[in-house]
Amino acid sequence: MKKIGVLTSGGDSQGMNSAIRSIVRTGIASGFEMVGIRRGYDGLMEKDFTILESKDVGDILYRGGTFLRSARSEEFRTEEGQTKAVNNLKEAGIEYLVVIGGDGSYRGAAELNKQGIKTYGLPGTIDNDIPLTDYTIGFDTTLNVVTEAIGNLRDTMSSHERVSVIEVMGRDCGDIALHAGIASGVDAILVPEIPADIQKISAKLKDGFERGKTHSIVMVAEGVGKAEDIAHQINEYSGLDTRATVLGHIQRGGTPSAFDRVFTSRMGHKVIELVEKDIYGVALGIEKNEITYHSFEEIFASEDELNQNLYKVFEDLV
Ligand SMILES: Nc1ncnc2c1ncn2[C@@H]1O[C@H](COP(=O)(O)OP(=O)(O)O)[C@@H](O)[C@H]1O
Ligand SMILES: O=P(O)(O)OC[C@H]1O[C@](O)(COP(=O)(O)O)[C@@H](O)[C@@H]1O
Repeated sequence: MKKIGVLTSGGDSQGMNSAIRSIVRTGIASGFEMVGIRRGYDGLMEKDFTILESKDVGDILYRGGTFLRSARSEEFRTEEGQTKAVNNLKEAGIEYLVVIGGDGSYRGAAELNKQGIKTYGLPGTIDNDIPLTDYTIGFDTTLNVVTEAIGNLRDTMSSHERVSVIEVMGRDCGDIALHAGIASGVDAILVPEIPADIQKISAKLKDGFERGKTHSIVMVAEGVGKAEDIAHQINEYSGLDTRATVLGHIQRGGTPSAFDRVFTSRMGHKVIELVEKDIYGVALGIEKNEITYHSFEEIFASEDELNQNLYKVFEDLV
């Protein structure tokens, strides 16, 4: 029986469990033996392998995180680490490997592919920063978590007539800030892709309070800078009472949204179809509601750009 390995790597994201469940159950239904690899590339180097039966992926669909666990592995970045990983996979008879993770994880998968393991990438990151897919796994859930948290902040900010500066994840990508910012009706969105003028924003916020607003919310993607520093600058420029909140890892938790569950179930199904067709060295995505795939090289050669039209939508709303 041919063996397919599955691992989750990098920062976890809500929906990874749902993806694993779909890959495992579809794989078994198609006659493959499924092998779970724990703790990402670390587990690959330590032969932390476990056979997965259908029942082993029961009761995980609605859980955040990843039951296979995840890791960022320094050793795997080295040539020796990768050689060890390839040897371990070959020794275990694992011919195909599905890696659920972000850009770094894809780089690792592409290296393994070059060394004779047939690999597949699924876009597992809340940041939505993978090219050639409209959504990444967990992004939709994270938007809902952030939107709910902002609702709570708004209540207290309003009572105290304050400006709330909220830092969300996104080292290089402003997608969480932009989408959750629009969903929450915030007053300003600061993203790494677009330079911000804090003085101008402060003047606008002050003007809002003078017109009778009781609170304002400024959304900052972590790649722009620390919420605390930005809150301080706004206070200096405007004299308004400001508070900073860093949502942090709360954003990466919670039960996956229906969208993330359905989308990951579809991708899991598709990856087994690709294995059966012997198409490999590719990463999957969703484009215009179709599950698509592109070679790792094509993905690395593409840029993930901020949706400027959506930013314009926001600008016209404030
Ligand atoms: N250029 C690379 N070559 C090989 N492996 C890599 C490379 N970049 C990252 N990795 C591996 O992938 C893991 C996850 O990458 P990381 O960037 O931390 O998260 P993500 O996959 O979410 O972007 C790293 O810890 C490392 O083991
Ligand atoms: O859990 P950690 O290692 O603190 O990672 C935090 C990072 O995780 C992310 O949410 C996702 O990063 P990855 O795509 O690399 O997994 C980033 O926005 C954030 O900077």
